[in-house]
Amino acid sequence: MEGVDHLAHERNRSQFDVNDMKIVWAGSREAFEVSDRMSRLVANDPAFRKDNRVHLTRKELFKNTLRKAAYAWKKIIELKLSEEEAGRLRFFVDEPAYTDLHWGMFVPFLKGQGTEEQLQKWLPLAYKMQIIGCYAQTELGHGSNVQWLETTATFDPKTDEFWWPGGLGKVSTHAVVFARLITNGRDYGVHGFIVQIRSLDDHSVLPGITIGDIGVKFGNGAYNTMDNGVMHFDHIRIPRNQLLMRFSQVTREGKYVQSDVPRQLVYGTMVYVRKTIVIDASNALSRAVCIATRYSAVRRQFGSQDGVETQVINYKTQQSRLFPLLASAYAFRFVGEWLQWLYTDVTQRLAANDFSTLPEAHACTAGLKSITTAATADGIEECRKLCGGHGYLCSSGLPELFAVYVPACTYEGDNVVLLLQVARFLVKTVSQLVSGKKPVGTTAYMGRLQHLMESTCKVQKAEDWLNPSIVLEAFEVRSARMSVECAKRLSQFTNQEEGFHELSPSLVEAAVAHCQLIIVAKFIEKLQGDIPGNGVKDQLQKLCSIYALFTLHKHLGDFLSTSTITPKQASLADDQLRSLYAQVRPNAVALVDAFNYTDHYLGSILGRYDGNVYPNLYDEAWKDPMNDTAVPDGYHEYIKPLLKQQLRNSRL
Ligand SMILES: CCCCCCCC/C=C\CCCCC/C=C/C(=O)SCCNC(=O)CCNC(=O)[C@H](O)C(C)(C)COP(=O)(O)OP(=O)(O)OC[C@H]1O[C@@H](n2cnc3c(N)ncnc32)[C@H](O)[C@@H]1OP(=O)(O)O
Ligand SMILES: Cc1cc2nc3c(=O)[nH]c(=O)nc-3n(C[C@H](O)[C@H](O)[C@H](O)COP(=O)(O)OP(=O)(O)OC[C@H]3O[C@@H](n4cnc5c(N)ncnc54)[C@H](O)[C@@H]3O)c2cc1C
Repeated sequence: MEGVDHLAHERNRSQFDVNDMKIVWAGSREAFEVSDRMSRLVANDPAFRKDNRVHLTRKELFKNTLRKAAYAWKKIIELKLSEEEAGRLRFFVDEPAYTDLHWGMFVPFLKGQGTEEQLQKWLPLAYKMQIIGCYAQTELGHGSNVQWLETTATFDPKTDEFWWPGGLGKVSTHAVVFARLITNGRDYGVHGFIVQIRSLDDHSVLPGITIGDIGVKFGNGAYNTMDNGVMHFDHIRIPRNQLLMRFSQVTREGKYVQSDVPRQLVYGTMVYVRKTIVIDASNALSRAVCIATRYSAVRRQFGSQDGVETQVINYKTQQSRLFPLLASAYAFRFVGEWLQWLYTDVTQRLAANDFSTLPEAHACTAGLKSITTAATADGIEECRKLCGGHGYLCSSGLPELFAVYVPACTYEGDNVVLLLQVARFLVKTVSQLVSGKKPVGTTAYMGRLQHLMESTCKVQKAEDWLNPSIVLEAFEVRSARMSVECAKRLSQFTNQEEGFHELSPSLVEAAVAHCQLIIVAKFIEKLQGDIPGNGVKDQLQKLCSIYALFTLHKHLGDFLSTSTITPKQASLADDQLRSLYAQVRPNAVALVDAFNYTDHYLGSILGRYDGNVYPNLYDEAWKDPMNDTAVPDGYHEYIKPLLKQQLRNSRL
C-alpha cells in the first residue's frame, strides 16, 4: 500500500484547476514559485527534520532550534537568498526561534523609529546578524497597559523587570527596550531604546543586567523552542543616541524635542506585527484544515453499504464543522492580503506627513488580529476533534500546532483589549456623524446610517442568500445597529469612561460584528476582481457564501435582536448553507491541496498527501522510545511487587 494515493479518487472528482487555485492562494505566480521552492528545499534537507521534537527535553529542544537557525542562516548566505526567499525558508522550517523576533520585530522597529544616522549604524549589523535583537516591552506587572510601563530612562534610573520577550532569555545581544523617558524632571511617556545586553565577545550578560529564561510554557515542545526571557536592569547607562530619535529627540543639553507627528507612532511595530499575524492566521488554520479534510476523506465509520463504511467527511455534521473552517482559511487569506495593502498605504502616507488613516490602520490591525487568531485557535482545536482519537496523538500534528498557535490570542495585544480599541474607534465614528464628519475606509458604511437603520432584508428564498449585495447589507445593518445601540447607551452615562467600562461586553460584540463585516466585504471585493483559472472563481464564491452564512448562523442572536433579518430568513440561510456544503464536498480535498503544503511542513500522519494513514500510524507507534523494550523500565521496582502482592492477597 505504501506510495498509493488513497485520495486519488477525491482529487479526480474536483471541479476546478487546483494549480490555478494555488496561485490565488499564494497571492501571485511569483509568490507561489518562491514558496514552492523554499518549502521543498526545507522538506528535502534532513537537517530540518522535525518529527523527533516531542521526544526532546527542553534543553535539547532549544539547542536543536539554535542548530537549525544557524544552519538556515548558512543556507541563506550560501544560496544568496533574497529577503523574501529567506523569510519563506524560515517559515517552512516551522520552529519558533529568536530569529522571528530579530527579523520580525527588532529590524522593523529600527527601520520605523531610527534616524538616518541610527539606521546606518545599526541596520548593517542587524542584517548581517552581527548583533541579534529582541523586543523588550512587556514587564512583569504591565503588558497591555503600555502607557503605564514602569521602566524609566532618566539620568537617575531605578530598577525594573521585563518579562516575556522572545529571544531574550539566552540568545539576543541587543534589545529594543521600552521605557518612559524622563528628562529635566519631566515624564515624556514611553519611548524605544536600543540596549546592548550581552557581550559580543563571549556572550556573557553585561554588568548591571540579569537575564534568564522564564520557564516552560504550554504544550510539549511547541513554543518551548523559544527563549522567552526575564531581564532585570540595575542602574544601566546607555548613550543618549540609543534613544530611537526619528520622531522625538533629546538634545545634548537634555531638552526634549517632539516632531510634529502623533505620539502613537512609537507603537508602529505593533501595527506591523499585528498585520503579519492576520496573514499567519490563514497559514495556521489552513494547515489544520488540510489535515482534518484529508483524514476525514480517508476515515470511514458506520453506514456500511456494499461492505464499505461511510467516509466521515460525508456526514453532514462533519461538513458543518469542517467546511466553515475551510472557508475561514480562505477568508483570512484575502483579508490578510488587503491588510497588507492598507499597511503599505498608511506607511506611504506617513512618509508624506499624512496621518489621517492611522486610526483606521490601528483599528483594522487590532480588530482583525483579534478575531482571526481567536477563530484560528478554536478552529485548530475543532480540527483535532474532527480527527477523533487519532487527532490527540502528537503524530497528527494538531496538538503541537494548537500549543504553538494559541498564544497568538495574547501576544501582540490581548484579543479583548484590542477589540476594546476597535469599539472606541466605532463609538467615536458614530458620535462624529452628528457633527457631519463623513466616515471613510472600513467605516464608510456608517455614512448611510439612516438607510441602514431603516432597511429590511430582501431575502425571500434560500438562493437570495447567494446575492453578495444582500449579504453585505445584512452585515452592515447588524454592525451599524449594534454600534449605534452602544453609542446610545453610552450617552446615558455622565462619566463616559465609567459607561465604557460598564458596557464593555456589548462594545466588544459590536467590535466583532464590525470586523466580521470587514472580512465578508473584502472576500466579496476579491471576487469582484479578475480571478483566472478553470472553476476557481466558482469555488471561491461558494466559500465566500459559506463564510458569511456560517458567521450569520453563529451570531444569529445579533442578527435577530437587531431585527436585521427575520427567523424565517435565518432558516433560509441555513437551507442555503446546507446546499453549499454539498456543493463543496467533491472539491474539499482539492481545495486543501491548493495550499501546496509539503508533508514535512504539515508534520502530520493524518494529513499525508497520499492518505496512507494507517500503516504509517502503526509504524510511528513502534518508533516511540516507550517501545524500545517490551518490559518497561520500572517493572522490577513498581509493577512486579504490586502483582506479587495481589497474588498473595488472592491466595489468603
Ligand atoms: C515577531 C513576529 C514576526 C512575524 C509574525 C509572523 C507570524 C507570527 C508567528 C510567530 C511570531 C510570534 C511573535 C510573538 C512576539 C510577541 C511580541 C509581543 O507581544 S510584543 C508586546 C506587545 N504588546 C502589546 O501589544 C500591548 C498591547 N497594548 C497596546 O497596544 C496599547 O497600549 C493599547 C491597549 C492599544 C493602548 O491603550 P490605551 O487606551 O492606553 O491607549 P493610549 O496609549 O492612551 O492611546 C490612545 C490613542 O492612541 C491610539 N492608539 C493606540 N495604539 C495605537 C497604535 N498602535 N497605532 C495608532 N494608534 C494607536 C488609540 O486608538 C487612542 O486613539 P484616540 O482614541 O485617542 O483617537
Ligand atoms: C508566547 C508569548 C510571547 C511573547 N513575546 C513577547 C515579546 O517578544 N516581547 C514582549 O514585550 N512581550 C511579549 N509577550 C507579552 C505579551 O505581549 C503580553 O502578554 C500581552 O500583551 C498581554 O499582556 P498581559 O500579559 O499584561 O495581559 P493582561 O493585560 O494582564 O491580561 C490579563 C486579562 O485581563 C484582561 N484585561 C486587561 N486589561 C483589560 C481592560 N482594559 N479591559 C478589559 N479586560 C482587560 C485581558 O483581556 C486578559 O483576560 C509575549 C507573550 C506570549 C504569551
